[in-house]
Amino acid sequence: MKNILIIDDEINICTLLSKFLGKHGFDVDTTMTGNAALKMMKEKNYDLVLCDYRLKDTDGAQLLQDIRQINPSTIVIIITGYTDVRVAVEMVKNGAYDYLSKPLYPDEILNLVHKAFAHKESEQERQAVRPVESGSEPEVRETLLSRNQNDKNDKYVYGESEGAKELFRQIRLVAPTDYSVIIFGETGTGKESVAHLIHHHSKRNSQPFVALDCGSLSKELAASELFGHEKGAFTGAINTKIGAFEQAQGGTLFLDEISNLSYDIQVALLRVLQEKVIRRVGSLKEIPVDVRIIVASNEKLSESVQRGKFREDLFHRFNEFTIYIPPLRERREDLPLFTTAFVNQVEKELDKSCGKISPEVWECFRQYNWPGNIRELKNVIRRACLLTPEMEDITMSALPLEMKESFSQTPDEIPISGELAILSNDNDLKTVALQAEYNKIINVLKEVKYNKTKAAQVLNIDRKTLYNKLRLLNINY
Ligand SMILES: Nc1ncnc2c1ncn2[C@@H]1O[C@H](COP(=O)(O)OP(=O)(O)OP(=O)(O)O)[C@@H](O)[C@H]1O
Repeated sequence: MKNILIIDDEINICTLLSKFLGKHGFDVDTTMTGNAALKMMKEKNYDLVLCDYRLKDTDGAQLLQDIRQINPSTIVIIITGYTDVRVAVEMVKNGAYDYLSKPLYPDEILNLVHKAFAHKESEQERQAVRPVESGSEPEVRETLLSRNQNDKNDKYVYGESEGAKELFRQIRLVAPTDYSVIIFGETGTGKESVAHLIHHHSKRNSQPFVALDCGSLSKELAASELFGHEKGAFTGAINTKIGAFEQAQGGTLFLDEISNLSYDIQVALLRVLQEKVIRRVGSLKEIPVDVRIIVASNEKLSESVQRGKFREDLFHRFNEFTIYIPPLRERREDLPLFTTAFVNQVEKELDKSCGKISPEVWECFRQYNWPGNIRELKNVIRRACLLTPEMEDITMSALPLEMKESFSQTPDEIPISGELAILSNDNDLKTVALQAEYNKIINVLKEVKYNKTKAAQVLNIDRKTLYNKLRLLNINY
């Protein structure tokens, strides 16, 4: 049974999520503070942590760092309020698996939890530590190859904007060569997808494509992940491990968030690129490697060089060709194409027919800034299709709060956030009562144009009780 730890300073969120996930076969513990969570994690091994970004004694960013130190393999999903999405995107870059924005919906949570476990299993297959015996390497490569092919079930959407056309002109130009490539673009713009595409259109396409996220590698782990290690090379090296270079032998190695590599590792990497041989940690034996390198960064590497964060000689090694992927807000003409493709994808995934996108939602999409770019659009569509009944049009009510809020509003449409929107499908009596209370308060607030004194009068409670209930039910406006 998988273990989940929920960290949220709202007791009712802890209770209700714990019941909901418990019903779906998970072993769930809860806690309301970051300190208690860390203590629990030292005593018990959690497969997944669902963590509210804002806690009384710490914040999600610090907690993520601490969790990764205690157990780097624990999956972390961050829960954010609607104002924290940029922070959440930042945290995904720092190793959180994904984020959920409030209000939370049970099916969305369950979907993401299952997806996270499935993803971890496929990662484990890839990174399986195998003792090296003669003849075992082709087997490793084969596993990688099939995994990468499976990963590409999602269709790549090319786009029609000028930016998209230029991007594909460049991909077509560089793919058949053996040049190293730097891909530069904001988070979620599709850097890894472009790297896949380059590999797919190269002469190495029958060999492995291996992706390594340097952003989430600690200094200690980086050398072993890149170059592998010998059994006994350091405490915890129980078996020999084949690193990313050897895994990618003959194919393409994609190094994401390259500017995060420490200076020492940059030096080692430069040597490997010059000499085309690697040495596993703890071994003196040189192993020849033939690998095409594609690196990605969401900051300009030339600027990292100027700031002294990235070695200039290594930058020039990589900089045989640079591709820039424009952010979604600079290629809004592509929104319809992406949206339609993602709706089709989700229809297949959920085996459900979605209705049309309402004109208001289209307008909202056009106005929105898309800080998480294509990844964010894909998540928004996933969530909207999940929340909207079969064949019904997708309306503003299915969009996350931060999007609704950023969309031009009339004074009557002050957004209200509150997690209890999740609970409508729970039959538990207490939950039903809480949900009814929540709905009543929201309706009265709307009727009295969000005047709390009037709302308290209509509800026949004093203002203090109303404030307590707003806090308890996490209704913010
Ligand atoms: N052109 C595209 N067509 C279809 N899906 C895309 C496209 N570009 C990106 N995606 C999807 O968007 C999500 C994010 O893409 P990807 O991981 O390639 O972005 P990234 O820039 O590498 O992200 P990060 O900066 O976080 O590393 C993925 O689910 C990917 O499948």
